Amino acid sequence: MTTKQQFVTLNNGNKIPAVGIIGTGTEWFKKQGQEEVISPELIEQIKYALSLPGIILIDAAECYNTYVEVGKALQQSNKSRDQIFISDKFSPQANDNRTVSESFERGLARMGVDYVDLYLIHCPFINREGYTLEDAWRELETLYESGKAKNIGVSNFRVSDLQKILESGKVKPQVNQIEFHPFLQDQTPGIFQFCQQHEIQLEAYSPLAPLQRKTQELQTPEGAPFYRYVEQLASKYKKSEALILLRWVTKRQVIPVTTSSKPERVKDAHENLFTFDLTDQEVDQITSLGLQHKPLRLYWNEVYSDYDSQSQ
Ligand SMILES: NC(=O)C1=CN([C@@H]2O[C@H](COP(=O)(O)OP(=O)(O)OC[C@H]3O[C@@H](n4cnc5c(N)ncnc54)[C@H](OP(=O)(O)O)[C@@H]3O)[C@@H](O)[C@H]2O)C=CC1
Repeated sequence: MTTKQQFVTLNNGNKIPAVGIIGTGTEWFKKQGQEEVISPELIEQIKYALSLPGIILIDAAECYNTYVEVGKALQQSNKSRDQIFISDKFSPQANDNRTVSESFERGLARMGVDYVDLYLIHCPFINREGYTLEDAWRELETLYESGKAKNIGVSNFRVSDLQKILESGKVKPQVNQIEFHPFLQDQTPGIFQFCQQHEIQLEAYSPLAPLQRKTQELQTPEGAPFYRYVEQLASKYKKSEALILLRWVTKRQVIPVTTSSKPERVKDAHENLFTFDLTDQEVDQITSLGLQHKPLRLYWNEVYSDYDSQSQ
């Protein structure tokens, strides 16, 4: 069977794969200082993803400390660079005070590449005296203009953060990567609608959060109808529950960024996501059953949990 790969067109006309199958954070994340403790499992997993046909999106970040694994996998893979979509992120909270361009160049060197396909500011919280979000964005624009970052964007940005750079910047962000799944449909107030209105492509990290918490949530009165419905759709389409959730994300016009330590799950997300479709009514039903569940926020709780009551 041939893979049915799909792409999304960004606001600058460039294309991006409609699903990212190999995130190198979360379960692969290493603490600062452990960068040199190499994970052979992650190298194998990235190599496996790169052995699949089509263009493979790898999601990396400065603070994951996994550049070395990405670099080794790229080195050992036969896939040509134009068949690999590398996304990287500048971490404004890293306590080493690197400038955007120092972080960017370090990432390139560690991964052994001379450009990235997408470069993001990981979060809007910059803890540096006299250095603003607008300053950081200007540096990303310079990378974009130089061609070393083919697309630029942000992550975990609120509407107010985006407004700042829309007002001051020359280049509109191509992407905002946020936590998005049926149990967290607006990471911060109004962000979903704002990005869609301004043609800023949303990427969803933790798209499988409801599955990650299934054991705990399945028995709850608000969780049970949701999980039963997803199981019913999985059985109707003969697909995994994960694919039902990822397909829901794509039907909301968002690009899911997933990961797994199991090769068969990476392959499933890559090869089978677009071999079936959910009806509009099924998409709406997942949306509405998800909204009946209390907000589930896996990341950035310390800064965003105050928004929980507006996130669903
Ligand atoms: N910008 C940001 O602030 C953030 C960005 N990210 C990025 O997003 C990526 C993905 O985030 P993550 O939360 O891991 O994404 P997911 O929601 O896709 O969760 C992945 C988890 O789901 C499990 N899983 C994968 N496939 C299946 C399946 N078919 N059935 C059941 N369980 C499955 C995996 O377990 P198993 O290994 O057992 O398959 C893994 O533990 C990160 O690696 C990172 O690159 C993540 C968090 C924050």
